[in-house]
Amino acid sequence: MYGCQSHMLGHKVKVFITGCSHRGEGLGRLPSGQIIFIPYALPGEEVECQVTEVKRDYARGRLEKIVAPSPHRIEPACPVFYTCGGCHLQHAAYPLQLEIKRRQVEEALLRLGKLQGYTLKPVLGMDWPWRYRNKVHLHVGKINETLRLGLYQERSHELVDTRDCLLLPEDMVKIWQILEEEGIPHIQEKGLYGALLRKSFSTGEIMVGLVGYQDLCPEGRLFQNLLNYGASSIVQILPGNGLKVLAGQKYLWEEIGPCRFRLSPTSFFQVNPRQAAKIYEIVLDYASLTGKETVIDIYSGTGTIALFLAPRASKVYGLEVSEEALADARANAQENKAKNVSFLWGPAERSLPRLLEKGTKAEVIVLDPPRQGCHPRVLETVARSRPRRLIYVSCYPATLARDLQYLSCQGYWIKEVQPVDMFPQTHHIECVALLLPKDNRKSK
Ligand SMILES: C[S@@+](CC[C@H](N)C(=O)[O-])C[C@H]1O[C@@H](n2cnc3c(N)ncnc32)[C@H](O)[C@@H]1O
Repeated sequence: MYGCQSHMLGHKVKVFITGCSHRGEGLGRLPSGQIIFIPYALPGEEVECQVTEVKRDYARGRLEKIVAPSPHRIEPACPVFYTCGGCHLQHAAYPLQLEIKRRQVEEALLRLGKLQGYTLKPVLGMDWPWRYRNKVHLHVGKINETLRLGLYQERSHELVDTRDCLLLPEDMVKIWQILEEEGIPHIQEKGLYGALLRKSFSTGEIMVGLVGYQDLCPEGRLFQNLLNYGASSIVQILPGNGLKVLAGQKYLWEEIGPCRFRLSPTSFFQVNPRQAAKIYEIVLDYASLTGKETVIDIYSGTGTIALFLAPRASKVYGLEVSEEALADARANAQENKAKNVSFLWGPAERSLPRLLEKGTKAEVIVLDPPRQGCHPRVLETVARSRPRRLIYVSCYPATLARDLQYLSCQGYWIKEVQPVDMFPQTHHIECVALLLPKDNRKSK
């Protein structure tokens, strides 16, 4: 449509930024009309960039100069923001980040799902959008020939030259620093090649998972210092998911709302527990339970949503494929004295049809799939079973749009979408959507 623009490669051009891509890059047009993505440019800005890549449908540029800055541009708080790649939006004031994410959801639903006519609520942000993560993977690598333990740059196996991350609580950063200072001999002698830190925000406990093949002995300065500086437990994670407790407990406990959840070192748990609490409250509100309903929580993980809904439902089923998450979910049901919840193992595309064939009828179904969205058989089976309320929790607007479009063709209308900022400073966004049967539309 725009002809071959490869002659633009290497050229400097002025571009007016009209929006943002789903990866948080500024989006504008070359003089030919072709779309160009420019990382770190903001909507409303005029910038000068060098064209670094030209494809048939789009080009990419490197920001060289901001000719007219956005009034919402700010100095990034993190000194390694431009090299790390873990955050994408620190240069935008937080209200602009929320607006960028709202538009991202709106565009995905319109462009990929052809969906309109629903209520899109403003993004629910955080009062203080920093140091919110409860989990981090640290990797062994070299910076300037020195062995280090740290974070990978985005989509690379190169380490970022930093000993802090503004998304991690300070006590987790302290543990990371001790691990780096004292752990290097273990890396060299014992083949340690990474660490996983996990924190419970309600108890303040931190679990240190050391990843390595050879036996690590829980003695010496490293272990003492980790325990002195706040690690509540140390486990060794053996490749293949084997686990050995070296000090303290094998699990952490996290409280969200009235529920307590057991966290295994490696099973899925939302990384921002403060915002997760908001998501679960929204799901509870959308479910509009009276105590008589049967609920199916598909992709139930450690059972968080199922257990949040259980006190207001007659019966709740959770469907989950990870055995570790399932074991946590069952322990969580016991811990929360939820006798009306059953967790079933298996891929949902098989366990859901099986459950419904046995005559189970659910008035409310919750879907919380991984990034790739729901399996087609799950969507078909859900639509055929005609729940009165369908709640879709999504961490990826593109697959949300695809799946909502399918459900909308199967007789559901999207009443409302509530985006929640689970990942401030990054381009990621979580959404909760409420769908109702179209035949009930007039009465709602
Ligand atoms: C986004 S997490 C949601 C977890 C949970 N609802 C929560 O809020 O913590 C998605 C979950 O789906 C599970 N999963 C992935 N594929 C699955 C499948 N085919 N069938 C059932 N569960 C699956 C993963 O193991 C993971 O626990």
